[in-house]
Amino acid sequence: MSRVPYHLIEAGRKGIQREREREIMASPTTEDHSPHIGIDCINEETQQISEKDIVLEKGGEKDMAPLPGSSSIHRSSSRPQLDVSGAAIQGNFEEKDPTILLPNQSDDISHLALDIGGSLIKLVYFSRHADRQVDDRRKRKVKERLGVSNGSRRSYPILGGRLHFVKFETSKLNECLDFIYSKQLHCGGMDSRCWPSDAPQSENAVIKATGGGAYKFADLFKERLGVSIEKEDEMNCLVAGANFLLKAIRHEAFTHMEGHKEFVQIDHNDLFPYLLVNIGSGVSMIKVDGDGEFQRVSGTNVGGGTYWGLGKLLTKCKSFDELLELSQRGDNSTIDMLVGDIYGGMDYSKIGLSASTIASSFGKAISENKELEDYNPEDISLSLLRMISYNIGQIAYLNALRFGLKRIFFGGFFIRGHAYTMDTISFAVQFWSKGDAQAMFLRHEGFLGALGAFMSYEKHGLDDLMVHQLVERFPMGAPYIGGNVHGPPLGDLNEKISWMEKFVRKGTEITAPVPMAPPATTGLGGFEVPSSKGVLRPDASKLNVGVLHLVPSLEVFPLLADPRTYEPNTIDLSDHGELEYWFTVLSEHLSDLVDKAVASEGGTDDAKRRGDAFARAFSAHLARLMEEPAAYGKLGLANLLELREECLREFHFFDAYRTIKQRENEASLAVLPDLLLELDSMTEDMRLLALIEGVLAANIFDWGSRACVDLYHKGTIIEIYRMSRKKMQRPWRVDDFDAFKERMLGSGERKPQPHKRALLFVDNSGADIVLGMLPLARELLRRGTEVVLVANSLPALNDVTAMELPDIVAEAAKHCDILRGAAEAGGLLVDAMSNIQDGYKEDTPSVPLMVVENGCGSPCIDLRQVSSELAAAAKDADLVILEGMGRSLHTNYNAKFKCDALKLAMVKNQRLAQKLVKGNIYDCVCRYEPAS
Ligand SMILES: CC(C)(COP(=O)(O)O)[C@@H](O)C(=O)NCCC(=O)O
Ligand SMILES: [Mn+2]
Repeated sequence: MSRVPYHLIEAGRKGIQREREREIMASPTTEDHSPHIGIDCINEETQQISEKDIVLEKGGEKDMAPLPGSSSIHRSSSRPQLDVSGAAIQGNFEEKDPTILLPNQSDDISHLALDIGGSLIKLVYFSRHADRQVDDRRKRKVKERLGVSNGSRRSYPILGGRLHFVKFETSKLNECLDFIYSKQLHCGGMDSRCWPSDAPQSENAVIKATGGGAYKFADLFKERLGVSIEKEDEMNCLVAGANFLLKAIRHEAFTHMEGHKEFVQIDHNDLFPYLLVNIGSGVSMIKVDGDGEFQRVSGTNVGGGTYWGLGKLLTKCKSFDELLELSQRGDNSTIDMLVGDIYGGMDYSKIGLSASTIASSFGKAISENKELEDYNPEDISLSLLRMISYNIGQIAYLNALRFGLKRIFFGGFFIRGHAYTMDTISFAVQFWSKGDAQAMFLRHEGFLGALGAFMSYEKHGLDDLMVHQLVERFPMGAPYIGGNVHGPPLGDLNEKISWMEKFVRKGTEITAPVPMAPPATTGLGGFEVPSSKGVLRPDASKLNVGVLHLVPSLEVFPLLADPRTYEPNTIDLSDHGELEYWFTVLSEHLSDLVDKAVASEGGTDDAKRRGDAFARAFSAHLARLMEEPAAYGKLGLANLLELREECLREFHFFDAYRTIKQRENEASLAVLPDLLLELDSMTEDMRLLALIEGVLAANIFDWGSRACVDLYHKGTIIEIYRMSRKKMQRPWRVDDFDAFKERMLGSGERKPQPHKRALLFVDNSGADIVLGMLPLARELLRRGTEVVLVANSLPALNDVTAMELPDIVAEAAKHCDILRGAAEAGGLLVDAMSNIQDGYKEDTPSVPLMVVENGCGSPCIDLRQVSSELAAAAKDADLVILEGMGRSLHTNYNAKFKCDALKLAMVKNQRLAQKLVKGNIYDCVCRYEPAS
């Protein structure tokens, strides 16, 4: 059973009572008498393939919530509860809010909030998975030495876990109840309105909910799930949800103009005031001045419900999405009266109206002798969509003007990520404000209310979460059809594989990459045709959001010169050519990777099945991103590479390159003693050069590079290493070695102070770490610099991990007293370290060699989200060395640090070499930048 660290809950329960009852000022406008205040009551019948099938797939009665009448649910036995037996404080008792290990805790603790609208039910739920953190000797030592505390954790616990976003049609409420029941989500909500406690569930179990359905269906929830609905005010929730998203999610808000999506970096200190426009069936416009400070200033009864209602009557469409789909093929000029119709085809340029501007929506119908049947449903739908979107955009702008607001955020499920709707609204805002105000959209557009309801649970600490503590992931196990990912992830491995196989059996192909439609331009005054045609997907109500992983221990790397302007990715994949290239590279790698992954799991039938499912799921995501690069937020190369690793883990391939790594480690360790002897025979100057050459040469062992993998067939590891070293002539393509040498060794009489502490971000296993980075570390140690090896927390390709490093260091230390002394001082070697070959024992304590994990499992690194260990180690560091293509070229090539920084890599890709350094494959980069 895995051990689950758990943080004191008690402190959290005793917080100050949160002020939640807020005044909503009624708008003085007549529109406000509308009962439709931004609530989803679009009576649509969209197909919710995902959720429906998840529940049905499971089939068995155990997953179904009891029907009315079948009184009690087996609440006490199957409910996840905290098992506090054997609980013990982990680590230092003096520490504030120490971690508590619950060795017998196995179940997830879940938490749920709902927004029950007229057409859709939105669920936000939290799951805290058993945190498989190992508290090994290395970690304990690092904690001791570096004083790693609870980082930025507050005085009450923020639990690590995941936030999931799911929606159901309100008409399928039973499926929603079954879903809640099958996941036991209702059992997390306890009677104290607080974060789930360890108290046994009472009859007063409560789920927070907002929206009209919270009133309408309260009895049904009580009857079917035995829980009470605690109603939360809808406006409160919308604002709380929007504020949380805008503060905590990095790429939440974006602009959408003429088919072009651009993420907007929101300065948290400059967020307020803004106008929040929530478009449900009706529309609410809320002026937001701060957390809990808002006023509903206006609204309109012409909203999503109007589009759907009128659309249904006029076109006989069966669902909202079908109506939206129709609009894609429409031409509204057949039914709208345009300026040109009135002015004989001319612009009315004096007042800035082009001939194509809509003068009167549906106006043509009055002068034509046509019946409803004579119009194309497509044209009607488009005309309606434009009428309503423009109108909302215009009213929103007028309200922004009224209150002097520059920023307008649009949310609500009316938008559905539909490009044309967003373009139309943006156009209206831009047109009327003459470019002064900007329309922005939210990725979690439909979940504002549900999130707000979730936030209203007291003291779970989530409202204080910061951007760097949230990691968004797009689970590869999500059911997908035709290459499109639908709905929430499937937790169970077998379920995931079945999904994949089911669609393969049905002959459903993974979609081939679809090039994006080139953005069309807009004439003055209006679009001729939808500029974003072709972007609408069959399932327009798709979820464009992933699961939010809450990792409270993540921190911003303290040595970044300016975290606000830091951008990890060097290559911008919003350039379509670039995306296409990397898409092809990753696709071509896939079969080889699957072979490795399957072999790493013994090549069994089960492994083959998983390998196949992995390949299909990953390809589907790639295809999706090709079609819509910003679908998962801002996309950089690092995200693509990480996606691949996450996808492997999703299908339980935890270390595909394990055997390769072991083999290369052994081969390299065997030649290490000779290398060390050779280095020790050199002068200081020569040795430093040889060491840097060694790092660059050994970086050739990269199983993520196609060219390199081809090379490995041509010789043994050591032969390739020697060949690579021989080719190391200076000047390298980027060559700051002389500047680095001067900082290290000085010039003439001047002998500089050694660095106090160096952080070495290491890359690959085998020669790279053993013959490259360890000898460099040894040199730094010899010169009196403390060395911290920073390695991956989880495997990625053939990268060495923090878990593997102590053994490698121990092996190397058998041949080297500097390494041995330092490793002992850093707590890396167990006292009983055996087999010391030269019998050397130093009396004076050495400078320490330590290992910390970086907090990620990718070949690249985003320094805005690193482990607390690494953040602590960085405090006294004055030198950062980043090694390898992933960490120093794909990411961080342009990163600026507060301390000296050295970036070392061999460029193992021709295109990158050309693009980044105007060079060729196998060129080397040695970029040194003194503290800025
Ligand atoms: C995945 C990698 C970043 C790993 O490189 P490393 O950091 O190990 O030097 C690199 O191998 C890569 O960019 N590969 C894809 C390109 C190719 O096959 O050429
Ligand atoms: Mn690597």
